[in-house]
Amino acid sequence: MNLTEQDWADEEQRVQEVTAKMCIRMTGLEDQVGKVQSDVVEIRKHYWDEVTMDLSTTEDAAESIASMRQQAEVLSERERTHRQATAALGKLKRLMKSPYFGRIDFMEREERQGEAIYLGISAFLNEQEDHYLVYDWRAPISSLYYDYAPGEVAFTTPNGMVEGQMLLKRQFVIRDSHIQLMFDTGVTIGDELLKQVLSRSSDAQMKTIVATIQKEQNRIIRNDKARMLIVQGVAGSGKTSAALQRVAYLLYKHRDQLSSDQMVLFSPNPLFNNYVSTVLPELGEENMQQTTYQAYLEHRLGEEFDVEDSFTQLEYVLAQGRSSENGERIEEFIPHGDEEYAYSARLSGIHYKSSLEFLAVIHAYQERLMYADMLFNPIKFREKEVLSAARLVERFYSYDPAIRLPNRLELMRGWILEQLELFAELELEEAWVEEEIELLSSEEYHLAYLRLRKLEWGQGDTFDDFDQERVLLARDVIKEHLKPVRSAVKRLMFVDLRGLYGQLFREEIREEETMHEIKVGQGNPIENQVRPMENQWSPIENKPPYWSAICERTLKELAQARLAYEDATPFLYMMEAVCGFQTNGAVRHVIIDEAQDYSPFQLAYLKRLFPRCRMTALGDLNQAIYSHASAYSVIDPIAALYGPEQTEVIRLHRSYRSTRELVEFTRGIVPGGDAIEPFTRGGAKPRVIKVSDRGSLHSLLAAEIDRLLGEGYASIAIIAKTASESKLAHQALEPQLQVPLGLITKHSPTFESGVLVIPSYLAKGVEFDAVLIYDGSRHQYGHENERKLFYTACTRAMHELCIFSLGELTGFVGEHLTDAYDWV
Ligand SMILES: Nc1ncnc2c1ncn2[C@@H]1O[C@H](COP(=O)(O)OP(=O)(O)OP(=O)(O)O)[C@@H](O)[C@H]1O
Repeated sequence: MNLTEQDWADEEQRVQEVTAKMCIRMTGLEDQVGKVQSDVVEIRKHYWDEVTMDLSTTEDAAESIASMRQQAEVLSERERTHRQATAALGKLKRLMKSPYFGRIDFMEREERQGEAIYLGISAFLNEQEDHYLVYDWRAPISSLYYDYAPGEVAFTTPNGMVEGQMLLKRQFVIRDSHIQLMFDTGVTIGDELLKQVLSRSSDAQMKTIVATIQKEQNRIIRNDKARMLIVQGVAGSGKTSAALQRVAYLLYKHRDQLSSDQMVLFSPNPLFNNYVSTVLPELGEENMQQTTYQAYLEHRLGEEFDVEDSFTQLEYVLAQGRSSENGERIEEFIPHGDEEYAYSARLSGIHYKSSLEFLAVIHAYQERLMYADMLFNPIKFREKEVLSAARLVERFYSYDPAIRLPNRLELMRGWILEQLELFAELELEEAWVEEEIELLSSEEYHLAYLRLRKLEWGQGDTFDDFDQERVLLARDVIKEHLKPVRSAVKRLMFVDLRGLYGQLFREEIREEETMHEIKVGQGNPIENQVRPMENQWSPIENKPPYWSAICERTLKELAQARLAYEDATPFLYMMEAVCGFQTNGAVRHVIIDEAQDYSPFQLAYLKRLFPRCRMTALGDLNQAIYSHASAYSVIDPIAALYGPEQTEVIRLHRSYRSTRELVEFTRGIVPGGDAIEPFTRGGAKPRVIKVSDRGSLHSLLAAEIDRLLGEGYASIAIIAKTASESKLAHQALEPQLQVPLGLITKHSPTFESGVLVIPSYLAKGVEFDAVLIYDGSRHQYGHENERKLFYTACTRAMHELCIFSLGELTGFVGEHLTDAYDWV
């Protein structure tokens, strides 16, 4: 459809008019904000002047309280108005930059005239507030823009379906109150505009996509039914983008019931958290809570353990035996002897401990502990054993076996605290107490005196009597010293969790111990029966390969207060199964990005942690880089969480990030890649540069970086496989470049545009104008388990990809791809 000059003139005039109205509204809002702010300051300043305080009589006191309350209400009303006006002003300022991006002319069935609906990032009403000059992109009618081409259309409102005709669909790019681009579009949301948007340079922060949301993405954004929404989308298909706009949509749609702090995003790494953190504020919404699974593990277990992170685990799996400590290459990976055995055992352990089979073992173990095998730490005080572990076990199994483990521990806690009271009385005469009393400084003495006065006041005891005073002081001293013990008991630290987890890995699970007699019932000895346990119980029936080595390693790590990444979630789960599950009922929506990287065990844990929430899981099987990745489909373990009735799967096949040439190349790296559709944005073919030594590698890399900078690319990433290889590349390249070279590590909280070196797994989820694969040789990417890592690295490129290969090129770039890249 051709736009006439008149169309341009009309639209330009409308932009001017709307912007002028926005300016007037903004001035009004600025005045209001200023005025309310000074009100608030004034009220705070004279707060007490306005309150009449008189406590002489009960009535006066009540009146004073009422007066205080009234004053507080006035203040909080003004503060609320200030907050609202500031937020409205912020939204308007953002809107003014680009008042709208789309127009649809909609004529409702039975009507004779269409109405022009203009869409922007938030709504804007006329002066009388009876007509929308701009509709919010999330309003029900706005969905027409994303779902239909001109013709018969329908949309859903809270009152039902509305049908009609779309007469026109128009797109705009407006900057500084002027239309820069304008198209009338047909079937899809103007490929032209999308092409323009995608051709931009990448940024250190993700962008909103509201102006160009695609139909299939809109299904994700507006899906409101599924308890579990799974998005299985290829690299660059807009999973993360759609999920973030979805958050904005849900916050808008359920604004009366849902707030941003009730939504949590689990990101693959802290860098990614930062990368996406600007999207929601750009849309005028507050950010949801953002975390990583690792941060959660640290929060729960970090005090007691050195918890290995997923990247360290991955580095072990990737780098084992293939490069030396300093990242230098060892020519051939020849696994040998013990090392190879330990490596295979670790892999077997990772698989097993990530599986639902192991989860079932922990459930069985939980049942088992109801009757036997519970372990406790003895309660000790100053080298004395107050309660032995055996005594605790005895007590634990003296409760009714029907009582659940956490409830029994509650009872135990009370009982132990009582025992500590008794113990404290026995300590009164101990010499150390006497010494402590003598050592009390006059200040401490005085404090103790005050404490005791307060405590014993009214109970007849006084400080007058010397003996009495000594007893009271002794009690006080003991109480103070027992504080840490009591606090540990309150936190259930008497449960030997390490021992309990370790017990799962003790092969010779103590036949003689499992034969111990269990008393059922308590109190009346006649009721006490003796029930022998079956004596062959073993926690793990189907032992995975390398079981002995797995056990040995696990126990060794536990003894050193270390938890391997694969052990962290099972340990946490077991801990909660014993001590009580922690749940977070406040969170209503959880978004899991890179869901393929979560083990079935971890997903089950998350479901348990957030019992009331809905979930959105975003994943791409081709980017499953961890060794625990399910061999079948990313969907299987996730779909199993809530079952088919509550689960909906949406697949995205089209990749928007990279040019057509890059997608045609990268899709050939993974099996089934044919299904990946490129978007119609053209560019250069990927280039492969083979080098024979590291010196040439670095000088050619430096030359390539210079070329790319010369082309105007703002973000260039050299993607190395591991952290050590990144370090090596950084050291060698930095002196050769004219520009600063960043090095990203797992501790980097953010990254800036520019040139940087980054390990492959940290590049997950982010993108760069140009990607240079540091060494894409067969040596580095040779094992089948490295294919997806290589694919993930290559798919980070938006406009250019160049693979350097130190020696023979990786076999993942097969012969079928010969035409898809240029040899240099
Ligand atoms: N509808 C759209 N309009 C404009 N840009 C889009 C659209 N969809 C996706 N993009 C762009 O494509 C790129 C990839 O999007 P995103 O990171 O959300 O994809 P992803 O599926 O999460 O990728 P990956 O799994 O590879 O990390 C981003 O630059 C994003 O802005």
